[in-house]
Amino acid sequence: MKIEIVNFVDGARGAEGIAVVIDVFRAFSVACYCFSKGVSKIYPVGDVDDAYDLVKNIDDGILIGERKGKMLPDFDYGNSPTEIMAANLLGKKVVHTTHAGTQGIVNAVNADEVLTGAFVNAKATAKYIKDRSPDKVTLVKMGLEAKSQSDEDDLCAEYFKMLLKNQPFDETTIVETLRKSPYSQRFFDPDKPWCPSSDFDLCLDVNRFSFALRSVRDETGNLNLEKVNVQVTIPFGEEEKAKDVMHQL
Ligand SMILES: O=C(O)[C@H](CS(=O)(=O)O)OP(=O)(O)O
Repeated sequence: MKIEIVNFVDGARGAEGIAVVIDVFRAFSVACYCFSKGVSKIYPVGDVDDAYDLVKNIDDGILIGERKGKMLPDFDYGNSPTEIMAANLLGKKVVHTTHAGTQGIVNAVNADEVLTGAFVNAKATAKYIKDRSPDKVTLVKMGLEAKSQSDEDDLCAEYFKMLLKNQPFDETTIVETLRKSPYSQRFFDPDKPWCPSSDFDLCLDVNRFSFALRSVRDETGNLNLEKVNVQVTIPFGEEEKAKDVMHQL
């Protein structure tokens, strides 16, 4: 399996094989939390006006997302897993637009298959990929505003690479490494209430979920994320403990 690591929207456009579009803070962590709260669909959208248009035509549709980290006007929720955890989303269909993450999904037009990438479901996503034995995997780091590198997406890409190559990676260092990163400081800044510290914790609850999120086109031609459950066994110290499925519901 050839693994290539690329960046931003241009990287997404050129991604081949199975593309994993990585956005830890916060788009694809949010997407996982939405499914864990029972949403039936997530439509990743690039353009804000397209999001406003799309939601009008969807029964039980809601808007989630941000620009510059802040919730957009008339949106139901910001791009915040903390908000998602407190919301009743059962059966809702989410139209999701973000500065970085969703731009990668909509632009990965040359890949055979497109998956989301985040720490919260990394092992499940890697297992899903390995089960398919693809010739090529492209890890697309969306970074900050899809314009510049960010430590959390770099580290997540490295983690995916190790998982895909069956090489060791010390997951216990992830949270403390990223706590010190300049890219995480917005979560500890009292002047940025739209980025609560609980978002940092929720986005770094490594391997909380045992499902992958795959981008597919529905009958109307719109891209949407589909949840694929994956049988993952997660080592805890010397024990092998299957993830508690109820944890995700
Ligand atoms: O909402 C977020 O945390 C980010 C903001 S930015 O693009 O990194 O400035 O959006 P996301 O698309 O989830 O990275």
